[in-house]
Amino acid sequence: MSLLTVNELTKRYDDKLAVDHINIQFDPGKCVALIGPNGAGKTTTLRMLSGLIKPTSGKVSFEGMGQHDDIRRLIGYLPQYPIFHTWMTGKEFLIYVGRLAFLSKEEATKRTNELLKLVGLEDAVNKRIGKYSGGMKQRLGIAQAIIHHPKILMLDEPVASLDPIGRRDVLSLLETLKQEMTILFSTHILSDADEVSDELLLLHDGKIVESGSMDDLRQKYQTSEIELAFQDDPVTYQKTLEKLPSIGTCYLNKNMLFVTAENIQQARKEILTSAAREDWPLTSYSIKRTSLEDLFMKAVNN
Ligand SMILES: Nc1ncnc2c1ncn2[C@@H]1O[C@H](COP(=O)(O)OP(=O)(O)OP(=O)(O)O)[C@@H](O)[C@H]1O
Repeated sequence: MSLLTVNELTKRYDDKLAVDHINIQFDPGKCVALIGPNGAGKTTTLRMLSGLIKPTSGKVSFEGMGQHDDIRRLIGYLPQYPIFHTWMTGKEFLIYVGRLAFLSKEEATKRTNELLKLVGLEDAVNKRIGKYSGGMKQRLGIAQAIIHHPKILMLDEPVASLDPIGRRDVLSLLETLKQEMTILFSTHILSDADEVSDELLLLHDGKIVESGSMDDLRQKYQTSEIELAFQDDPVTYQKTLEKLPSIGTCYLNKNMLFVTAENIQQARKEILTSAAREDWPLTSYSIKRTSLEDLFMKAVNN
């Protein structure tokens, strides 16, 4: 049974179809990345899933929840631009949020201490939030989002505005949290999604154009090319390469030869065997794989 099921979810703003009949199932314990360029519909999707805005049509159902139950107790949400009371300390802020989530004073204090440790802010408990770095604020934001032990944590572009250190800290924190809860986060940075997520949902113009693990996507869209440079004229070797059984195409570009093949390992073997046997004056040999960005473009244009 899926933890969360989304059926034909749609949001229209006047004449703009921001989210267009999407269907998703989230299994417990997964970390899912919602990927898409600006305006793809990521924020709108997350806001509908977390109950912050109403869909135009379609349905979001949570395992074991009735139609009139308040789903917000199952969800922790970190918006793209979280707002903090910057004059509070991290500890004061979390206790305040805990009280808003109906925890008793003792529970809120206990949970705050646990969370400050979990998100690595124990040394900054008494520092005002206004003095926190971007990465510290984001980690505090994650702590406030999970103060009530939600089953699903949803984060909107959690690392987009961070410097490399802040980004690293937040991605490592997500790695830790995914042991305990289901995570859905949006991003337009494919390498971040690749790093921490188990599954990807590719959103484009409000539609899910592809889904699966990064390995699934690589298998489906990634192609490899072997790039060869020679001391002398590469055309001399092109004919031999074209005759090798596993080579698909072989073309010349900027005085280098580019070879495509379905089975790149076999092609490599055949090329290097010919090169050794015929003593080719090879100056470089490398395998180039489709970048993550190209992979996304291929999926979108599929
Ligand atoms: N309140 C609104 N009123 C009208 N149009 C909106 C509203 N919110 C979003 N949109 C439009 O809906 C589309 C999807 O927006 P959304 O913010 O969900 O995309 P996104 O993928 O989160 O983009 P970004 O990465 O830029 O935040 C965009 O074309 C946006 O202009």
